[in-house]
Amino acid sequence: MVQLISSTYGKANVKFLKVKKNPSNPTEQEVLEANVQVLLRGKFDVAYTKADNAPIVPTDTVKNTILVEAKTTDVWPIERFAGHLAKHFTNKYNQIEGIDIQIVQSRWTKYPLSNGKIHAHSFRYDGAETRRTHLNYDKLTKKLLITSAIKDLTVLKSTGSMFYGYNVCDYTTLPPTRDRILSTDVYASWTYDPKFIPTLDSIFKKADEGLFDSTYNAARITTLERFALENSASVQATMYNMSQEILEKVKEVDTVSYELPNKHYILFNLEWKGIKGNTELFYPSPDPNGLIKSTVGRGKAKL
Ligand SMILES: O=c1[nH]c(=O)c2[nH]c(=O)[nH]c2[nH]1
Repeated sequence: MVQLISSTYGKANVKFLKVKKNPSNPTEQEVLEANVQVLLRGKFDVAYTKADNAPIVPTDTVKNTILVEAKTTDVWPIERFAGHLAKHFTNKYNQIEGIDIQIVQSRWTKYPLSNGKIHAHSFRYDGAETRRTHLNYDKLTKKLLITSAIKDLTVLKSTGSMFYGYNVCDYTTLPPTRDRILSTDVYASWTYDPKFIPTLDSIFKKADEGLFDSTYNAARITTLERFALENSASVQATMYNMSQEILEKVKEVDTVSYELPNKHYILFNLEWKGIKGNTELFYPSPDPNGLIKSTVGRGKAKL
């Protein structure tokens, strides 16, 4: 005797690029390139256990829906579009009881020409860095959780980073340092407190008020500025400080998480060549890398 314990299905890697034209100046444009994943859950057990496809909304229909809705509704910011898709799928189909949506947005950035003016419809691909959102909604309990993120924001500082005072034992070879290179691919994510976004409709209101864009900007600027300005005691201490600053800046954020690989750059030993005290020439050591993760939330008020 076996039983289906859990299931979910949908379409992944549904990609589109949408152009937004300024109505009073149609060559002034914005673009949004997205990769969308929509996974459905609900009354689908018979499809797995009885080979009965009757309840299945085909994943092809899921793909068509994402594309049609991307054309016919506002996709800025991605949190609004995730909310719109969640509402569409859970309202239209009785058998759908919950939905999990992830949207990854590429960075296309307008750039200045030699006259100093930003061009109206030319964009530079800003590398691997992405803006993301992850929405999970349960129709039965009405539970809604939105987590947004920045991923693969690669940074390096050539001084202003230390690491000393750590546990030393008979397995330790690492020398302590008060000046090292620090480099990482930032994956920062933040959950919104459901108190401020309790329903799918409240997403649209918060999007209109600019909450999702301003939080994304606050998280990105805080990450970049803390990274630059702080004489880092460790990756751990710096990521905690970044998290704390984001929580202080945005009351609607409940928790902030970072996942930071420590991408080591190691000094070449050139003493064999008679060059002593090299502090300028490093080699990147792709593996192994440190990997440091944390989640920071708001402390409970003392009674
Ligand atoms: O910032 C750091 N944190 C560590 O935990 C660690 N471990 C290590 O070898 N180097 C570093 N650097």
